[in-house]
Amino acid sequence: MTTGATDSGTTGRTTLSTTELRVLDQDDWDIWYDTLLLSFGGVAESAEERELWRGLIPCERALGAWDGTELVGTAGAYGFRLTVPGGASVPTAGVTTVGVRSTHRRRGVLTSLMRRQLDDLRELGEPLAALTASEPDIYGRFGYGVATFGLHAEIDTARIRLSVPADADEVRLRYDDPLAGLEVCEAVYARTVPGRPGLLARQTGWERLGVLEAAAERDGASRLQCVLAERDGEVTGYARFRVRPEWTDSGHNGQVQLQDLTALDPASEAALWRFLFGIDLTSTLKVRGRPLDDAWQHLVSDIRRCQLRVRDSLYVRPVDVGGALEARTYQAPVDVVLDVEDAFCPWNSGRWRLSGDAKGAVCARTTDPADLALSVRELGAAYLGGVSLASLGAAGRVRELREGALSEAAVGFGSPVAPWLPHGF
Ligand SMILES: CC(=O)SCCNC(=O)CCNC(=O)[C@H](O)C(C)(C)COP(=O)(O)OP(=O)(O)OC[C@H]1O[C@@H](n2cnc3c(N)ncnc32)[C@H](O)[C@@H]1OP(=O)(O)O
Repeated sequence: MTTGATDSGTTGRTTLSTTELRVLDQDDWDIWYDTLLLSFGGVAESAEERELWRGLIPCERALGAWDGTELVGTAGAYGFRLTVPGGASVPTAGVTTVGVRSTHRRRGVLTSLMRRQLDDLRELGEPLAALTASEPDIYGRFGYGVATFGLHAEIDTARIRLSVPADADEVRLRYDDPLAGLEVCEAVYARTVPGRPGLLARQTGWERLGVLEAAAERDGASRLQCVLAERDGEVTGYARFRVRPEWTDSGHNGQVQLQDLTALDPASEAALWRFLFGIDLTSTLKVRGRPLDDAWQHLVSDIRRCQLRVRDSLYVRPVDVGGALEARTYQAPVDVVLDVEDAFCPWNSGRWRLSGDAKGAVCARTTDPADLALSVRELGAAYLGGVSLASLGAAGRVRELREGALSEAAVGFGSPVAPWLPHGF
């Protein structure tokens, strides 16, 4: 494939006309990976991380953009399964490793990679693509809408009291080595996956990559530490975190930095939070990328001192609108005709009748008049139930063409738990 025509002129931009896109050849892996690292600033990763990346993104799911003999752009896709409302685990391309050499930026290389990747995914029959963006402004033009958010907080644990349920005392906590204990933590995580839209059934190796990246000492903080929660001899949760000690003239002022926390029941969850709140010589707990409805918010005595912030997390793109809408269930019965606009993947454009409820859904082409008009980006944003179609309507991003259709669809598309992705990829 070659990208479009040349255009310099007043914009000062040139569209590269010589780029060729190829599925990655095994022999080109190292240069492909180096090109990717370079586009992210050129910081080298360990040999073990490099090997893990190689195993996680098979060559047939990786693309390279070549300018003559020079590799100038990269893009890959994990083969994830994503939990959607209703609990189904849907094949999803986890778009990743996107990078373009700075010498070739803003000439359409990314656009050509996205074009080819979405065509390939359609052919493969994966109904959804998803990604975490280095910058929020990049992917909307390709039909990705932000579907989950992460909650950040900086909790003043010196002043805030935590009330936990009585059975939290039945939970035993013990330290474990973060790498040696990976398998047991991953088994706990896997049990939570069907219960929350946005969670990924991860490929083997993924969990190690995440912990390896986090394991080293950093910015004056300790190495990663891991504490397991156990009830009746069974591991029911874990927390991974670092501690950054700090001493001032008036005493200690250390910080706990939470990496991740997963629990199978409220008592284990509360016991882990209580532990993190109470680590000696610390007075702040910093959490990042937690679910918007994270339980600890209901246990604290003073939510105002938690300095809550929200950040975009998972971007979702229906590759096949009909397949994607049929893959999830709906909180309340819906029967709506959606007029979908999809300039980048025109096979999705047009009217679709969606009829669904808590048991299942059918979504098919129709010539009936539309009830709602929206772009595929808004559909991606609303897909996991975390962004209300009604709020997109209030912003003018969804147009109601039949009175009552917007609130009907908004309720149906909702989710009782906030969709959440615990990590980037
Ligand atoms: C899922 C992931 O892997 S996220 C990681 C993305 N990669 C990075 O952030 C690494 C550093 N950045 C890069 O490698 C490159 O700048 C990329 C990949 C972001 C963009 O590649 P390019 O080849 O320059 O993009 P391309 O020329 O196709 O631009 C397409 C459009 O996106 C816009 N665009 C590209 N990058 C950005 C950006 N960072 N912010 C805002 N707009 C952008 C362009 O202006 C252009 O807009 P237009 O269609 O209105 O003219």
